[in-house]
Amino acid sequence: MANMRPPSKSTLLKVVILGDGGVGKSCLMNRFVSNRFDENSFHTIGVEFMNKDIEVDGQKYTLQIWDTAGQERFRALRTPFYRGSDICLLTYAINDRDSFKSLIQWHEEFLKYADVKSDQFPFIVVGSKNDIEPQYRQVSAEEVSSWAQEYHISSFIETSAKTSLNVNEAFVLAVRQWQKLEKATEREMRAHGDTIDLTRGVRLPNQSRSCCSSGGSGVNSRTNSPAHYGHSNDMM
Ligand SMILES: Nc1nc2c(ncn2[C@@H]2O[C@H](COP(=O)(O)OP(=O)(O)OP(=O)(O)O)[C@@H](O)[C@H]2O)c(=O)[nH]1
Repeated sequence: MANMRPPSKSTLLKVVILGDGGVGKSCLMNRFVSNRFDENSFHTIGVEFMNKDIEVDGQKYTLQIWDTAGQERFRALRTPFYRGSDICLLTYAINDRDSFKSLIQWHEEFLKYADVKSDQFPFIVVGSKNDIEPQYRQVSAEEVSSWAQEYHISSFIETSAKTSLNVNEAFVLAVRQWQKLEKATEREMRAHGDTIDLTRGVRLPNQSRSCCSSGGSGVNSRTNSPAHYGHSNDMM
């Protein structure tokens, strides 16, 4: 379990960014990882990922960020990558009402292909392009907050990859949301007596000697899927 690790060890979290084509997913990832912004960013084909090390509340994390293609024609190319995710950013652009309406489909698509339960998974709603002039805004923060509440999503933030506003904060918020759910899962396991204390000997029936064994690593703690690794970029 992540918070039982020694503080010096980094926890790998797979973060998937979803949302309609053009809402700014690639720009969000590139601003966060490389502190760059591209006015002429091209559509993503399939998926791309980048790693970034961050520290949240004294704990080190390697975020493996998966930027997916939002265009419908790439659906079959992106959905196989949802499994094993730890966090999902549902992204819309505040000047594009249709992209907000699409969040329902993105939420459903993720739940289906990642095979996770809605109320037990850290979703973050991200409203991108917060730098646009107020007259071009098509979605109010209040409206999104109530939509998120309806879908039991407690984290919502508006960002701008162009100005950097709230970009780091969005990923920190995501990690905190993950921590919260992880702690709840841990408490539940304790309550059900599912935790094995590996520091103590385990006496099995018909066994006169006690023995210990330790679990393997390199798997996703939430879904037990294999972890993937990519190149690292720590320019923040
Ligand atoms: N004003 C403004 N424009 C942005 C921002 N983020 C992205 N854009 C612009 O929006 C366009 C699309 O950005 P992308 O990051 O490629 O969008 P995407 O969601 O990755 O698109 P797909 O790869 O097709 O799914 C580009 O022209 C960006 O320059 C932002 O924060 N503010």
